[in-house]
Formats: sequence, structure tokens, C-alpha cells
Amino acid sequence: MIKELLEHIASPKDLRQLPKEELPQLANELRDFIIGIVAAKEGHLGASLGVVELTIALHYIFDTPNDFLVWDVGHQAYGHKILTGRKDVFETNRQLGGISGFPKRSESEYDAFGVGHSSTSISATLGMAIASQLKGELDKLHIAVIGDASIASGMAFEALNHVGVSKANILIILNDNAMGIDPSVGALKNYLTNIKNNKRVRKHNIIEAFNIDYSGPIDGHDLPALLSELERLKTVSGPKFLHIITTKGKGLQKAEEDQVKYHAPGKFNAKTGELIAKSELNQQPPKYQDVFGLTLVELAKTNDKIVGITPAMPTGSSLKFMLDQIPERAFDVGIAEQHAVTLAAGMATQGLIPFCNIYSTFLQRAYDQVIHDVAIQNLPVVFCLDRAGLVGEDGATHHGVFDLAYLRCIPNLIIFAPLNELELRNIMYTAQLGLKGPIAIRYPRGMGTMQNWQQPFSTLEIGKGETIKEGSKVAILSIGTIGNMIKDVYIDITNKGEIAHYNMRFVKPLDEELLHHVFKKFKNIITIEDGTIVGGFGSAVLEFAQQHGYKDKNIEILGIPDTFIEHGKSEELFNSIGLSVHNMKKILSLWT
Ligand SMILES: Cc1ncc(C[n+]2csc(CCOP(=O)(O)OP(=O)(O)O)c2C)c(N)n1
Ligand SMILES: CC(=O)[C@@H](O)[C@H](O)COP(=O)(O)O
Ligand SMILES: [Mg+2]
Repeated sequence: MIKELLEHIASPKDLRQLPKEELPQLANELRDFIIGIVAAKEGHLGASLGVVELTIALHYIFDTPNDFLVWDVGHQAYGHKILTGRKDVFETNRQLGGISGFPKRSESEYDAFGVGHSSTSISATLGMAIASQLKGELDKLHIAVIGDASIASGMAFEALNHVGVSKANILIILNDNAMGIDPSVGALKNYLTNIKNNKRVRKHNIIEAFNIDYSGPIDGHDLPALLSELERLKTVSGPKFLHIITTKGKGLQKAEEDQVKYHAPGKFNAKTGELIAKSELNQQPPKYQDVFGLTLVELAKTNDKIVGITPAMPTGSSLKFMLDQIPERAFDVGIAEQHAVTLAAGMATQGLIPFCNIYSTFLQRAYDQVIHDVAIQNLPVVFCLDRAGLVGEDGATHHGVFDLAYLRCIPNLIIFAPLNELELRNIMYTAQLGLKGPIAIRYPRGMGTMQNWQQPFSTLEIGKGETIKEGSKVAILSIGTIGNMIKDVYIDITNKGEIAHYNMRFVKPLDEELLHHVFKKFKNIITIEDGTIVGGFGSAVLEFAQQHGYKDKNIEILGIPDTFIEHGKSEELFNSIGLSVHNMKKILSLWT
């Protein structure tokens, strides 16, 4: 697959030996290489295809790694990885033990900053540029590449506000393809569209208003144009901003035509771009995302107070169903988690019932808003935290494992984790009946366990767990979907009767009545969760035991250990940290 030019490039030094005329051929080869590997191994596609020319031009013109290059989010950095010494290991991308899907400082000196969450690049690059000034390294250039959806985030604007009064040697490149994962939204998107077409708007340039030297827009697939503009910018001192226009998915027709699907398409035919359908049984259980999205529409049709909010993840979260069917009450606010939360709070003050759907990992960015704007005022916002637990191949930046710990310490907040689709559906139903305060409902990425989930709604009692099975020697207390593992623990063991299983449902408030029952009856107790063991559900049970004077108990806390979990298939990751049937059986054999 590697052709003439690419196979000789082990680092940007080799790239810089090529005559400029050969760079378009290299771009073709690099594109084919990315397509070939992502087609077979999966991963993010469209964003990297869109910046192939930019990637080559940056490493050709600038002196990386001495000049610092920061990719925002980092899902578009596959070409960068391949040109910076990782071509031969690129087929291990996102796999257990393989390279990360995002730039990572520990992986390469060319990865100037670790990324995964969006909109950090300008702040980080400015920080490096200021450090260079202080160190007297005045020739060093600091480059941030940021997409049009990511630059709309508050954090990017906070950084621009600072850049504009600095003298930092920083180049911000806006890669404008009018897309996030879904189409970009908002007034800035409209402005950028106008700037591309309308000279009058260019005279009132928002970037120049920030006191930053603006150039563009230029065609980001035109290598000669890119090279000459970057050469010119190299000689301009102080903060500068280059606006380039690209096509997400460039070079693979199907990816250009369906940019949402080909953001991260799964396996596909490298020649035709045709997606390879996963071998599907006739009736698969639904994804939790679809249970959320379809249930919300069902509820919103009968309760006109319900509104839906997503910060830039309408497809991923399945809020797209409500956006399609009830657009006047569904809002994609762009990559703006903080705004999403406070927007929900504002709506709740007026009697609306906001379902604010945010990936667990991205809610970390809006922590203060959860406390200050929602919880202190006890506003009944319904947080639906998708991608809770281990998410698999996206790795450490994306695992939703901290939420139980970081939410549990917030007063007023109810925290619920459904065991299955039906519980997700029923807690959503319960929440919209009217709660006095906020609730966080957290559920994982991917498929559930039930085919017949669309059953009539029933109310769940807040703070009440469920006894799945009584036992005599060991009590297993589970929270969330990981509790489904326990039924596999019972397979092939002869002492089933000794092992009890309680589905606790709520991390807050805890079902104290059920816990008293457990602590009075059992000496051996196991808690299991797919969140961090530090501060999570198991910690809550330990605190309960301590507060109520339950002594001399064997309590085993199973969950995510106090370390960052890398990337790999979720099942592999769970096994690697002992969250497996095998390990459960081992522990049980010690106690039964
Ligand atoms: C804080 C945060 N919110 C949401 C996401 C999920 N996400 C990853 S890529 C992406 C879209 C980025 O769009 P853009 O910056 O325009 O880059 P493009 O994919 O178009 O190249 C989103 C929303 C994220 N990584 N970080
Ligand atoms: C780069 C990024 O943050 C997203 O593309 C993320 O990978 C989406 O995750 P899901 O595939 O779980 O929606
Ligand atoms: Mg974009």
C-alpha cells in the first residue's frame, strides 16, 4: 500500500527533502494510507482526510518539533502521526497496547500537547508561546490548528481574548469545513459562511477585532497556496490567524457525501468507501442512546414542558430524533457544555423540564455550572450522561468514569444509573413527572440487553434499589449496567444460593433501608461499578458502613482503579482491571 514517496518518509526531515512539486503526490499517498488503515481497523476518518494538505504543508514549512504544533481535539491528526515516525505502527491505532487515536505527549516529541476534548489548542499554544518568550526562545513558532466547531466554544474565545493583547509568536489556523461531527451551528457558523462569500463582511473581521492579524480564507486543499501563505506567515511576528476552507472527508467520495457518517464510520471498503455492515442478528437490543432519544420524543409528545439540549452531539446522543420531530423544543448549542448546562438551568426556572444530554466525560467541563447554576438553586434539570463508564477505543480522554465521584459530593443532586433499557426509560418517565431538584442519569455507550424495551411506562421510587436475588453468604451490590454481568457469575457455580445480588439504582440518595438489610445479614459484601473506586459508589457504601457502625465486614470495592485507563476494546479494558466474571468468581470462591 505504501507507495513511492510515503515509504521513504520516517520523519518531517525526510519530507522537507522533497521538491514542492512532489507534495501533491505525497498527499494522495497519505490519503490512501489513512483510508486503507481506517477502513480495516476503524477510527476517525473525515477530519484527517480534510487536513492532509495542511498537515504536509505545516511539517514542510515549519521546523517541527522545535516549532510547536497543537491539534485541537486531535481526531484529525492521523496524517501528522504518520509523517512523524508512526507510519509503521499506525495499524495499531486505538487498539490495546497500540498508539492513541489522539496526539499524546508521551507518544512522540511531535505531539506538543495531549488532546481529545475540544477547544484547548489556543490556550495551550499561547501558554507555550509565553513560556518561549520568557525563556528567550524568540524564533520558535507556536501553531494551533482548530476546527470551526471547536473554535465556537467559550474556552477558545477566552484564549483569543488573551492572544489579542499578547505579543506571542503564535499562529492559529482555523480549519473551516462547516462541520463538527454534525453540521456546525450558531451565529459564528453563519458568520464564517458569510466571510467565505461576502467581501463586505470581511471588512468587519471578528478576528481583527480581537487585534489578531487575519489572512484568508484560502483553499486548504491547494498545496501551493498553503505553502506560500505559511512561508509568508513565518516572517510575520506576533499573533496571526489563517482561515482555510476544507472539505471534511476529502478524497473519498462517500465520506464527502455523508460527512456525519464518515466522521468515524467503522469498517468500510477502502476502494469504494462502502460501509461494511456489522453481522446483525435479526433482533438486536437497542443502543442506550436510541432508548434515550426515542423515549424523549415519546415523552415530549405528551408533555409540552419537555425540552432537549445537546452540546454538539445530536447524532451521538440520539437527540437527533427530537431535533427532527419537535425542532422547536430541541437545541443543538454547539460545543458549549457550560452554556448547555446553564441554558437548562434558565429554562428550568421557567417551569420547563430540560433533558440536558451530555457525554459523561464532557460534563467535566461544566462542573461549576452543575453546582453553581443548577444544584445550589435546586433546579429540576434532568442530566442524561451518555458514554458513562469505559468507552473503549477513544481511551483516557473519553472514558466516563469520574462522574459518580464528582457528582456524588454535590448536594441536592439525585444520581441514578439504570441496569437496563427499561430502567432508563422509566427514570426518564419519572423525572418528567416533576422532581423537586436535579437528577443525573448515567448510562453507557452502545447496546443494551433487552429487545422488548418499549414497554408501558412505570414510576421508579427515588432512592429505592431492587433485590434481584437473595442469598446467605455474600452480597453483591451493583450500580448500573455492569450489574448485568452478575447473572453470568451464577453460571456454572453450585453455590448460587449463597450469593445475593442487589441492583442499587441510586448512588444518591442511597437506599439506606436496603443497605441496613444487607449489612445486618452479610459479613461479605462486594460493590461493583464502572466508575472510579475513589469517591464513587463503593466509597458511598463504605461511608454508610462507617456512619452506622457496621464493623468487621469484608468489603471488596470493584471499579475503575486510581489510574487513567488507556484505549482498547471495552471488554479488553474491563478484563485488564478485573471487572470480569472470571475475577468475580475468584473473589467469591474465597468467601463461599
Ligand atoms: C469538549 C468536547 N465536546 C465535544 C467533543 C466531541 N467532538 C469531537 S470532534 C467534534 C467536532 C469537532 O468539529 P471541528 O472542530 O469543526 O473539527 P472537524 O471534525 O470538522 O475537523 C466534537 C463535537 C469533544 N471532543 N470535546
Ligand atoms: C473525537 C471525539 O471526541 C468524538 O468523535 C468521539 O470519538 C465520539 O465518540 P462516540 O463514537 O462515542 O460518539
Ligand atoms: Mg469542522
